[in-house]
Amino acid sequence: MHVFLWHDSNSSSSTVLINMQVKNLFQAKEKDHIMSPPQENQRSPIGGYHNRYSPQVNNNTPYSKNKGSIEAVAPARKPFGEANLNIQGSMPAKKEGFNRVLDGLKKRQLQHDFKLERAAETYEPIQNIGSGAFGIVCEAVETSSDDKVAIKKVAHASATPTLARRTLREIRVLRYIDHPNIVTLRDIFRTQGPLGIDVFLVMDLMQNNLHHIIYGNEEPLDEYYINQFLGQLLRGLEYLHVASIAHRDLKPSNLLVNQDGTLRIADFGMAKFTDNSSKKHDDEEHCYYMTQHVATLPYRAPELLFVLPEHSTAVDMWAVGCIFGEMVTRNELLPGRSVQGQIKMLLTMLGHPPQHVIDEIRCERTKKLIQDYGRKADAEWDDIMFCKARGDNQIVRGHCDTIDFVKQLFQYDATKRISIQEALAHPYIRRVIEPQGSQKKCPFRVKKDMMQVEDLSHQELIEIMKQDVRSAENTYNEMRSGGKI
Ligand SMILES: Nc1ncnc2c1ncn2[C@@H]1O[C@H](COP(=O)(O)OP(=O)(O)OP(=O)(O)O)[C@@H](O)[C@H]1O
Repeated sequence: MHVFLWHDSNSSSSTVLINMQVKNLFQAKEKDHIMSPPQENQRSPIGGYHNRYSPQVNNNTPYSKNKGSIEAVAPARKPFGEANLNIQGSMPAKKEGFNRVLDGLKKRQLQHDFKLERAAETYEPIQNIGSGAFGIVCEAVETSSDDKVAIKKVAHASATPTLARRTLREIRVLRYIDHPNIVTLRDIFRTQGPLGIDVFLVMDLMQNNLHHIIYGNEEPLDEYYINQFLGQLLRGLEYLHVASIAHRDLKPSNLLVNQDGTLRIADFGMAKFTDNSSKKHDDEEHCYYMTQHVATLPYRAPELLFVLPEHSTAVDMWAVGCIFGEMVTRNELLPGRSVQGQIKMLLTMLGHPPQHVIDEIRCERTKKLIQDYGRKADAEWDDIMFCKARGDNQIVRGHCDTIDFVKQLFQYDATKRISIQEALAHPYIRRVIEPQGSQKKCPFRVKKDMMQVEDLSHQELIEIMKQDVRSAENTYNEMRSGGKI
Protein backbone atom coordinates (compact mmCIF):
# COMPACT_ATOMS: atom_id res chain seq x y z
CA MET A 1 0.00 0.00 0.00
CA HIS A 2 1.29 3.47 -0.84
CA VAL A 3 0.01 6.45 1.01
CA PHE A 4 -0.86 9.35 -1.25
CA LEU A 5 -0.97 12.50 0.75
CA TRP A 6 -1.38 14.80 -2.17
CA HIS A 7 -4.71 14.42 -3.75
CA ASP A 8 -4.71 14.19 -7.54
CA SER A 9 -7.85 14.49 -9.52
CA ASN A 10 -8.94 17.19 -11.71
CA SER A 11 -9.26 16.67 -15.31
CA SER A 12 -12.26 16.73 -17.50
CA SER A 13 -12.02 14.94 -20.76
CA SER A 14 -14.83 16.59 -22.59
CA THR A 15 -14.26 17.66 -26.12
CA VAL A 16 -14.11 21.38 -26.44
CA LEU A 17 -16.84 23.07 -28.34
CA ILE A 18 -15.68 26.26 -29.80
CA ASN A 19 -18.24 28.86 -29.12
CA MET A 20 -17.63 32.06 -30.94
CA GLN A 21 -20.32 33.78 -28.93
CA VAL A 22 -18.31 33.23 -25.79
CA LYS A 23 -15.43 35.04 -27.39
CA ASN A 24 -17.61 37.97 -28.29
CA LEU A 25 -18.72 38.32 -24.72
CA PHE A 26 -15.12 38.81 -23.68
CA GLN A 27 -13.58 41.31 -26.01
CA ALA A 28 -9.82 41.43 -25.67
CA LYS A 29 -8.88 44.19 -23.31
CA GLU A 30 -5.36 45.41 -22.74
CA LYS A 31 -4.04 44.87 -19.27
CA ASP A 32 -1.06 46.93 -18.38
CA HIS A 33 0.07 45.67 -15.01
CA ILE A 34 1.18 42.16 -15.81
CA MET A 35 4.76 42.79 -14.76
CA SER A 36 3.79 44.35 -11.50
CA PRO A 37 3.15 41.99 -8.63
CA PRO A 38 -0.19 41.75 -6.87
CA GLN A 39 -0.70 44.47 -4.33
CA GLU A 40 -0.99 43.93 -0.63
CA ASN A 41 -4.34 42.55 0.43
CA GLN A 42 -4.84 41.20 -3.04
CA ARG A 43 -5.58 37.53 -3.08
CA SER A 44 -2.72 35.09 -2.96
CA PRO A 45 -1.08 33.48 -6.00
CA ILE A 46 -3.24 30.44 -5.69
CA GLY A 47 -6.48 32.27 -5.29
CA GLY A 48 -8.81 32.49 -2.32
CA TYR A 49 -8.08 31.59 1.24
CA HIS A 50 -10.87 29.28 2.05
CA ASN A 51 -10.29 25.77 0.89
CA ARG A 52 -8.14 22.90 2.00
CA TYR A 53 -5.03 24.23 0.30
CA SER A 54 -5.38 27.55 2.03
CA PRO A 55 -2.56 29.95 1.51
CA GLN A 56 -1.08 31.91 4.40
CA VAL A 57 0.42 35.28 3.77
CA ASN A 58 3.99 35.40 4.93
CA ASN A 59 5.74 38.70 4.85
CA ASN A 60 9.19 37.33 5.50
CA THR A 61 9.87 35.60 2.22
CA PRO A 62 11.52 37.30 -0.73
CA TYR A 63 8.19 37.26 -2.55
CA SER A 64 6.27 38.85 0.21
CA LYS A 65 7.40 42.43 0.27
CA ASN A 66 4.28 44.27 -0.74
CA LYS A 67 3.30 41.31 -2.77
CA GLY A 68 1.61 38.78 -0.60
CA SER A 69 3.77 35.75 -0.27
CA ILE A 70 3.64 32.44 -1.96
CA GLU A 71 3.78 30.64 1.38
CA ALA A 72 0.44 29.70 0.01
CA VAL A 73 1.99 27.11 -2.20
CA ALA A 74 2.76 24.96 0.80
CA PRO A 75 -0.65 23.60 1.64
CA ALA A 76 -0.48 21.54 4.75
CA ARG A 77 -0.10 17.90 3.91
CA LYS A 78 -3.24 16.76 5.62
CA PRO A 79 -3.24 13.50 7.48
CA PHE A 80 -4.29 10.77 5.09
CA GLY A 81 -7.54 10.00 6.90
CA GLU A 82 -8.63 13.60 7.13
CA ALA A 83 -7.72 14.52 3.59
CA ASN A 84 -9.10 11.56 1.77
CA LEU A 85 -11.88 10.11 3.82
CA ASN A 86 -14.90 12.16 4.57
CA ILE A 87 -15.02 11.47 8.27
CA GLN A 88 -17.41 13.82 10.01
CA GLY A 89 -17.03 15.14 13.51
CA SER A 90 -20.20 13.39 14.67
CA MET A 91 -18.28 10.35 15.88
CA PRO A 92 -15.16 11.85 17.45
CA ALA A 93 -14.16 8.75 19.41
CA LYS A 94 -14.45 6.49 16.38
CA LYS A 95 -12.68 9.04 14.21
CA GLU A 96 -9.77 9.29 16.65
CA GLY A 97 -9.49 5.54 16.84
CA PHE A 98 -9.65 5.25 13.09
CA ASN A 99 -6.98 7.91 12.60
CA ARG A 100 -4.74 6.11 15.09
CA VAL A 101 -5.06 2.93 13.05
CA LEU A 102 -4.30 4.85 9.87
CA ASP A 103 -1.28 6.52 11.48
CA GLY A 104 0.02 3.13 12.53
CA LEU A 105 -0.47 1.78 9.01
CA LYS A 106 1.27 4.78 7.47
CA LYS A 107 4.22 4.39 9.81
CA ARG A 108 4.56 0.71 9.00
CA GLN A 109 4.34 1.43 5.28
CA LEU A 110 7.03 4.10 5.59
CA GLN A 111 9.32 1.74 7.49
CA HIS A 112 8.71 -0.91 4.86
CA ASP A 113 9.32 1.41 1.88
CA PHE A 114 12.34 3.18 3.34
CA LYS A 115 14.62 0.56 4.87
CA LEU A 116 17.73 2.65 4.56
CA GLU A 117 20.24 0.20 6.09
CA ARG A 118 23.55 2.04 6.63
CA ALA A 119 22.03 5.35 5.58
CA ALA A 120 19.58 5.09 8.49
CA GLU A 121 22.36 6.71 10.57
CA THR A 122 22.20 9.75 8.28
CA TYR A 123 18.50 10.06 7.43
CA GLU A 124 15.30 9.59 9.37
CA PRO A 125 12.16 9.19 7.20
CA ILE A 126 9.17 11.20 8.43
CA GLN A 127 6.30 10.66 6.00
CA ASN A 128 5.51 9.61 2.43
CA ILE A 129 4.89 12.68 0.32
CA GLY A 130 4.46 11.49 -3.22
CA SER A 131 4.71 8.65 -5.59
CA GLY A 132 4.82 8.20 -9.32
CA ALA A 133 4.97 5.29 -11.72
CA PHE A 134 8.62 4.62 -10.82
CA GLY A 135 9.43 6.15 -7.47
CA ILE A 136 8.14 6.69 -3.97
CA VAL A 137 9.19 9.90 -2.25
CA CYS A 138 9.35 10.58 1.48
CA GLU A 139 10.16 13.57 3.59
CA ALA A 140 13.12 12.89 5.89
CA VAL A 141 15.50 14.65 8.24
CA GLU A 142 19.25 14.60 7.77
CA THR A 143 20.19 13.87 11.37
CA SER A 144 23.59 15.63 11.38
CA SER A 145 22.24 18.97 10.12
CA ASP A 146 18.54 18.71 10.98
CA ASP A 147 17.87 19.70 7.37
CA LYS A 148 14.64 18.43 5.84
CA VAL A 149 15.21 16.47 2.65
CA ALA A 150 13.19 14.46 0.15
CA ILE A 151 14.28 10.88 -0.54
CA LYS A 152 13.13 9.25 -3.76
CA LYS A 153 13.34 5.49 -3.80
CA VAL A 154 13.48 3.73 -7.14
CA ALA A 155 12.65 0.17 -6.11
CA HIS A 156 14.41 -2.71 -7.88
CA ALA A 157 16.10 -0.26 -10.21
CA SER A 158 18.20 -3.01 -11.76
CA ALA A 159 15.31 -5.39 -12.52
CA THR A 160 14.53 -4.31 -16.08
CA PRO A 161 16.43 -2.32 -18.73
CA THR A 162 13.74 0.39 -18.62
CA LEU A 163 14.06 0.90 -14.87
CA ALA A 164 17.85 0.77 -14.97
CA ARG A 165 18.00 3.29 -17.83
CA ARG A 166 15.53 5.64 -16.12
CA THR A 167 17.52 5.53 -12.91
CA LEU A 168 20.84 6.07 -14.63
CA ARG A 169 19.44 9.00 -16.61
CA GLU A 170 18.18 10.64 -13.44
CA ILE A 171 21.50 10.14 -11.63
CA ARG A 172 23.50 11.42 -14.57
CA VAL A 173 21.45 14.54 -15.19
CA LEU A 174 21.17 15.56 -11.58
CA ARG A 175 24.64 14.75 -10.35
CA TYR A 176 26.55 17.61 -11.93
CA ILE A 177 23.74 20.02 -12.55
CA ASP A 178 23.55 23.24 -10.63
CA HIS A 179 20.66 25.53 -11.52
CA PRO A 180 18.16 27.40 -9.32
CA ASN A 181 15.26 26.00 -11.37
CA ILE A 182 16.31 22.36 -11.34
CA VAL A 183 15.93 20.13 -8.31
CA THR A 184 19.15 19.73 -6.28
CA LEU A 185 20.59 16.30 -5.60
CA ARG A 186 22.31 15.99 -2.20
CA ASP A 187 23.17 12.32 -1.94
CA ILE A 188 22.74 8.91 -3.56
CA PHE A 189 22.93 5.47 -2.01
CA ARG A 190 21.63 1.99 -2.70
CA THR A 191 20.43 -1.08 -0.84
CA GLN A 192 19.87 -4.64 -1.95
CA GLY A 193 16.15 -5.33 -2.31
CA PRO A 194 14.45 -8.69 -3.02
CA LEU A 195 14.18 -7.93 -6.76
CA GLY A 196 17.50 -6.19 -7.29
CA ILE A 197 19.07 -2.91 -6.31
CA ASP A 198 16.94 -0.19 -4.71
CA VAL A 199 18.40 3.25 -5.48
CA PHE A 200 17.75 6.26 -3.25
CA LEU A 201 18.16 9.85 -4.43
CA VAL A 202 18.27 12.48 -1.69
CA MET A 203 17.13 15.93 -2.79
CA ASP A 204 16.34 19.27 -1.24
CA LEU A 205 12.77 19.10 0.03
CA MET A 206 10.26 21.17 -1.91
CA GLN A 207 6.91 22.07 -0.37
CA ASN A 208 4.58 21.46 -3.25
CA ASN A 209 4.14 20.86 -6.93
CA LEU A 210 2.47 22.93 -9.61
CA HIS A 211 -0.40 20.48 -10.07
CA HIS A 212 -1.60 21.12 -6.54
CA ILE A 213 -1.10 24.82 -6.86
CA ILE A 214 -3.21 24.96 -10.03
CA TYR A 215 -6.06 22.86 -8.64
CA GLY A 216 -5.74 23.71 -4.96
CA ASN A 217 -8.15 26.63 -5.11
CA GLU A 218 -11.46 27.53 -6.61
CA GLU A 219 -10.04 30.66 -8.15
CA PRO A 220 -7.58 30.92 -11.00
CA LEU A 221 -3.90 31.45 -10.32
CA ASP A 222 -2.89 35.06 -10.29
CA GLU A 223 -1.31 36.05 -13.59
CA TYR A 224 1.75 37.47 -11.82
CA TYR A 225 2.54 34.01 -10.47
CA ILE A 226 1.63 32.27 -13.72
CA ASN A 227 4.26 34.37 -15.40
CA GLN A 228 6.79 33.85 -12.61
CA PHE A 229 6.37 30.07 -12.84
CA LEU A 230 6.53 30.18 -16.63
CA GLY A 231 9.70 32.28 -16.53
CA GLN A 232 11.42 29.89 -14.14
CA LEU A 233 10.37 26.87 -16.18
CA LEU A 234 11.82 28.47 -19.31
CA ARG A 235 15.09 29.33 -17.57
CA GLY A 236 15.51 25.78 -16.23
CA LEU A 237 14.78 24.44 -19.70
CA GLU A 238 17.21 26.83 -21.35
CA TYR A 239 19.99 25.35 -19.21
CA LEU A 240 19.06 21.85 -20.35
CA HIS A 241 18.22 22.57 -23.98
CA VAL A 242 21.44 24.45 -24.65
CA ALA A 243 23.16 21.16 -23.74
CA SER A 244 20.69 19.29 -26.05
CA ILE A 245 19.07 17.55 -23.11
CA ALA A 246 15.32 17.11 -23.40
CA HIS A 247 13.33 16.41 -20.22
CA ARG A 248 10.55 14.57 -22.13
CA ASP A 249 8.15 14.28 -19.22
CA LEU A 250 7.26 17.83 -18.30
CA LYS A 251 3.93 18.18 -16.52
CA PRO A 252 2.72 20.20 -13.54
CA SER A 253 3.38 17.40 -11.01
CA ASN A 254 7.03 17.32 -12.08
CA LEU A 255 7.45 21.03 -11.39
CA LEU A 256 8.14 21.45 -7.69
CA VAL A 257 7.46 24.76 -6.00
CA ASN A 258 8.84 26.10 -2.76
CA GLN A 259 7.22 28.43 -0.31
CA ASP A 260 9.21 31.38 -1.64
CA GLY A 261 7.79 30.71 -5.12
CA THR A 262 10.91 29.03 -6.51
CA LEU A 263 10.04 26.50 -9.16
CA ARG A 264 12.35 23.56 -9.83
CA ILE A 265 12.07 20.97 -12.58
CA ALA A 266 12.17 17.39 -11.25
CA ASP A 267 11.89 13.76 -12.39
CA PHE A 268 14.60 13.23 -15.00
CA GLY A 269 13.88 9.55 -15.63
CA MET A 270 12.93 10.28 -19.24
CA ALA A 271 15.63 12.88 -19.92
CA LYS A 272 17.67 12.20 -23.02
CA PHE A 273 20.53 13.70 -24.91
CA THR A 274 19.00 14.61 -28.26
CA ASP A 275 21.22 15.47 -31.13
CA ASN A 276 18.72 17.67 -32.90
CA SER A 277 20.32 17.33 -36.28
CA SER A 278 20.49 13.67 -37.04
CA LYS A 279 19.04 10.97 -34.81
CA LYS A 280 16.78 8.58 -36.68
CA HIS A 281 14.94 5.73 -35.05
CA ASP A 282 14.65 2.27 -36.46
CA ASP A 283 11.36 0.41 -36.77
CA GLU A 284 11.85 -1.37 -33.46
CA GLU A 285 12.20 1.97 -31.73
CA HIS A 286 8.96 3.06 -33.42
CA CYS A 287 6.99 0.38 -31.64
CA TYR A 288 8.77 1.28 -28.43
CA TYR A 289 7.49 4.86 -28.52
CA MET A 290 4.02 3.63 -29.37
CA THR A 291 3.83 1.63 -26.17
CA GLN A 292 6.21 3.16 -23.67
CA HIS A 293 5.84 5.96 -21.24
CA VAL A 294 7.44 8.85 -23.10
CA ALA A 295 5.75 12.01 -21.87
CA THR A 296 2.43 11.76 -20.07
CA LEU A 297 -0.34 11.77 -22.70
CA PRO A 298 -1.90 15.23 -22.27
CA TYR A 299 1.58 16.81 -22.57
CA ARG A 300 2.89 14.55 -25.34
CA ALA A 301 4.13 16.32 -28.46
CA PRO A 302 2.77 15.21 -31.86
CA GLU A 303 6.14 13.85 -32.98
CA LEU A 304 6.02 11.38 -30.06
CA LEU A 305 2.33 10.70 -30.51
CA PHE A 306 2.61 10.11 -34.26
CA VAL A 307 5.93 8.28 -33.75
CA LEU A 308 7.78 10.48 -36.21
CA PRO A 309 11.35 9.43 -36.99
CA GLU A 310 12.95 12.30 -35.09
CA HIS A 311 12.38 14.17 -31.91
CA SER A 312 14.31 16.82 -30.10
CA THR A 313 14.10 19.32 -27.27
CA ALA A 314 11.03 20.67 -29.11
CA VAL A 315 8.95 18.03 -27.30
CA ASP A 316 9.45 20.03 -24.11
CA MET A 317 8.24 23.24 -25.76
CA TRP A 318 4.92 21.56 -26.64
CA ALA A 319 4.63 20.56 -22.98
CA VAL A 320 5.39 24.17 -21.95
CA GLY A 321 2.36 25.21 -24.01
CA CYS A 322 0.19 22.61 -22.26
CA ILE A 323 1.43 23.69 -18.82
CA PHE A 324 1.00 27.40 -19.55
CA GLY A 325 -2.54 26.75 -20.82
CA GLU A 326 -3.30 24.66 -17.75
CA MET A 327 -2.11 27.38 -15.38
CA VAL A 328 -4.30 29.90 -17.18
CA THR A 329 -7.44 27.81 -17.60
CA ARG A 330 -7.14 25.39 -14.66
CA ASN A 331 -7.95 22.59 -17.05
CA GLU A 332 -5.79 20.22 -19.03
CA LEU A 333 -5.82 21.65 -22.53
CA LEU A 334 -5.54 18.31 -24.35
CA PRO A 335 -6.80 15.70 -21.88
CA GLY A 336 -6.60 12.46 -23.89
CA ARG A 337 -6.66 9.17 -22.01
CA SER A 338 -5.33 6.82 -24.67
CA VAL A 339 -2.89 7.29 -27.55
CA GLN A 340 -5.73 7.17 -30.09
CA GLY A 341 -7.90 9.44 -27.96
CA GLN A 342 -5.02 11.91 -27.64
CA ILE A 343 -4.50 11.98 -31.42
CA LYS A 344 -8.22 12.58 -31.95
CA MET A 345 -8.12 15.32 -29.32
CA LEU A 346 -5.35 17.08 -31.23
CA LEU A 347 -7.20 16.74 -34.52
CA THR A 348 -10.43 18.08 -33.01
CA MET A 349 -8.78 21.02 -31.32
CA LEU A 350 -5.98 21.95 -33.69
CA GLY A 351 -7.16 20.60 -37.02
CA HIS A 352 -5.11 18.28 -39.23
CA PRO A 353 -1.31 18.37 -39.27
CA PRO A 354 0.28 19.73 -42.42
CA GLN A 355 0.64 17.12 -45.20
CA HIS A 356 4.44 16.94 -44.89
CA VAL A 357 4.06 15.94 -41.22
CA ILE A 358 1.52 13.24 -42.15
CA ASP A 359 3.87 12.01 -44.89
CA GLU A 360 6.59 11.40 -42.32
CA ILE A 361 4.44 9.07 -40.22
CA ARG A 362 5.64 5.53 -40.77
CA CYS A 363 2.99 3.78 -38.72
CA GLU A 364 0.18 3.04 -41.19
CA ARG A 365 -2.40 2.72 -38.43
CA THR A 366 -1.70 6.21 -37.15
CA LYS A 367 -1.66 7.64 -40.68
CA LYS A 368 -5.02 6.04 -41.44
CA LEU A 369 -6.50 7.27 -38.18
CA ILE A 370 -5.54 10.83 -39.09
CA GLN A 371 -6.63 10.59 -42.71
CA ASP A 372 -9.98 8.99 -41.85
CA TYR A 373 -10.76 11.45 -39.10
CA GLY A 374 -13.14 14.08 -40.45
CA ARG A 375 -11.35 17.33 -41.08
CA LYS A 376 -12.30 19.72 -38.32
CA ALA A 377 -11.98 23.46 -38.50
CA ASP A 378 -8.82 24.73 -36.83
CA ALA A 379 -9.76 26.44 -33.62
CA GLU A 380 -8.26 29.75 -32.59
CA TRP A 381 -6.22 29.58 -29.43
CA ASP A 382 -8.07 32.39 -27.75
CA ASP A 383 -11.33 30.44 -28.31
CA ILE A 384 -9.80 27.30 -26.85
CA MET A 385 -8.54 29.20 -23.82
CA PHE A 386 -11.91 30.95 -23.37
CA CYS A 387 -13.79 27.70 -23.45
CA LYS A 388 -11.44 25.96 -21.05
CA ALA A 389 -10.97 28.78 -18.58
CA ARG A 390 -12.93 28.63 -15.37
CA GLY A 391 -13.96 32.00 -14.17
CA ASP A 392 -12.57 35.27 -15.35
CA ASN A 393 -8.95 35.28 -16.38
CA GLN A 394 -7.17 38.31 -17.69
CA ILE A 395 -4.52 36.32 -19.53
CA VAL A 396 -7.23 34.65 -21.58
CA ARG A 397 -8.49 38.05 -22.63
CA GLY A 398 -4.88 38.87 -23.21
CA HIS A 399 -2.83 40.69 -25.73
CA CYS A 400 -2.41 39.22 -29.16
CA ASP A 401 1.22 38.46 -28.25
CA THR A 402 -0.01 36.02 -25.56
CA ILE A 403 -2.02 34.12 -28.13
CA ASP A 404 0.87 34.26 -30.59
CA PHE A 405 3.17 32.77 -27.92
CA VAL A 406 0.73 29.89 -27.39
CA LYS A 407 0.37 29.33 -31.14
CA GLN A 408 4.13 29.14 -31.57
CA LEU A 409 4.36 26.48 -28.88
CA PHE A 410 1.64 24.32 -30.45
CA GLN A 411 3.11 23.92 -33.90
CA TYR A 412 2.55 20.39 -35.22
CA ASP A 413 5.82 20.64 -37.11
CA ALA A 414 8.55 20.45 -34.45
CA THR A 415 11.00 22.32 -36.68
CA LYS A 416 8.59 25.28 -36.79
CA ARG A 417 7.88 25.18 -33.05
CA ILE A 418 9.39 27.99 -31.04
CA SER A 419 12.75 27.06 -29.44
CA ILE A 420 13.70 27.93 -25.90
CA GLN A 421 15.83 30.90 -26.98
CA GLU A 422 13.03 32.17 -29.23
CA ALA A 423 10.56 31.74 -26.39
CA LEU A 424 12.70 33.79 -24.02
CA ALA A 425 12.95 36.49 -26.67
CA HIS A 426 9.23 36.43 -27.53
CA PRO A 427 7.40 39.75 -26.98
CA TYR A 428 5.02 38.11 -24.50
CA ILE A 429 7.84 36.78 -22.33
CA ARG A 430 9.78 40.01 -22.64
CA ARG A 431 6.70 41.90 -21.48
CA VAL A 432 5.91 39.78 -18.45
CA ILE A 433 9.22 38.44 -17.20
CA GLU A 434 12.15 40.42 -15.92
CA PRO A 435 15.16 39.74 -18.15
CA GLN A 436 18.01 37.87 -16.47
CA GLY A 437 21.70 38.09 -17.21
CA SER A 438 23.45 35.23 -18.94
CA GLN A 439 23.23 32.05 -16.97
CA LYS A 440 25.73 29.34 -16.13
CA LYS A 441 26.25 26.63 -18.71
CA CYS A 442 25.31 23.03 -18.11
CA PRO A 443 28.64 21.19 -17.58
CA PHE A 444 29.87 19.29 -20.64
CA ARG A 445 30.20 16.27 -18.32
CA VAL A 446 26.41 15.97 -18.11
CA LYS A 447 26.07 15.93 -21.87
CA LYS A 448 28.86 13.36 -22.24
CA ASP A 449 27.43 11.10 -19.52
CA MET A 450 23.94 11.32 -21.01
CA MET A 451 25.16 10.42 -24.51
CA GLN A 452 26.35 7.04 -23.21
CA VAL A 453 23.18 5.96 -21.45
CA GLU A 454 21.00 5.16 -24.44
CA ASP A 455 23.25 2.55 -26.05
CA LEU A 456 24.00 0.40 -22.99
CA SER A 457 22.81 -3.18 -22.60
CA HIS A 458 20.91 -4.23 -19.47
CA GLN A 459 24.04 -5.69 -17.85
CA GLU A 460 26.10 -2.60 -18.70
CA LEU A 461 23.38 -0.38 -17.30
CA ILE A 462 23.48 -2.26 -14.00
CA GLU A 463 27.28 -2.14 -13.76
CA ILE A 464 27.49 1.55 -14.62
CA MET A 465 24.63 2.37 -12.29
CA LYS A 466 26.48 0.65 -9.43
CA GLN A 467 29.69 2.51 -10.30
CA ASP A 468 27.89 5.85 -10.52
CA VAL A 469 26.12 5.32 -7.20
CA ARG A 470 29.39 4.28 -5.51
CA SER A 471 31.35 7.26 -6.80
CA ALA A 472 28.52 9.70 -6.06
CA GLU A 473 28.13 8.26 -2.56
CA ASN A 474 31.86 8.81 -1.92
CA THR A 475 31.76 12.37 -3.23
CA TYR A 476 28.74 13.28 -1.13
CA ASN A 477 30.23 11.65 1.98
CA GLU A 478 33.43 13.68 1.52
CA MET A 479 31.42 16.85 0.99
CA ARG A 480 29.35 16.14 4.08
CA SER A 481 32.38 15.49 6.27
CA GLY A 482 34.00 18.65 4.83
CA GLY A 483 30.88 20.61 5.78
CA LYS A 484 30.11 21.48 2.14
CA ILE A 485 26.53 20.18 2.25
N1 LIG B 1 12.44 17.04 -3.94
C1 LIG B 1 11.15 16.83 -3.73
N2 LIG B 1 10.50 17.49 -2.76
C2 LIG B 1 9.18 17.30 -2.55
N3 LIG B 1 8.40 16.45 -3.26
C3 LIG B 1 8.98 15.75 -4.24
C4 LIG B 1 10.37 15.88 -4.53
N4 LIG B 1 10.67 15.07 -5.58
C5 LIG B 1 9.51 14.46 -5.91
N5 LIG B 1 8.49 14.85 -5.11
C6 LIG B 1 7.08 14.42 -5.18
O1 LIG B 1 7.00 13.03 -5.46
C7 LIG B 1 6.22 12.82 -6.65
C8 LIG B 1 6.81 11.63 -7.39
O2 LIG B 1 8.15 11.92 -7.76
P1 LIG B 1 8.68 11.68 -9.24
O3 LIG B 1 7.82 12.43 -10.21
O4 LIG B 1 10.13 12.00 -9.30
O5 LIG B 1 8.42 10.09 -9.36
P2 LIG B 1 8.22 9.24 -10.67
O6 LIG B 1 7.81 7.86 -10.25
O7 LIG B 1 9.47 9.32 -11.50
O8 LIG B 1 7.01 9.97 -11.37
P3 LIG B 1 6.31 9.77 -12.80
O9 LIG B 1 5.18 8.82 -12.62
O10 LIG B 1 5.84 11.18 -13.10
O11 LIG B 1 7.36 9.32 -13.76
C9 LIG B 1 6.28 14.14 -7.43
O12 LIG B 1 5.15 14.36 -8.22
C10 LIG B 1 6.39 15.16 -6.32
O13 LIG B 1 5.10 15.54 -5.93
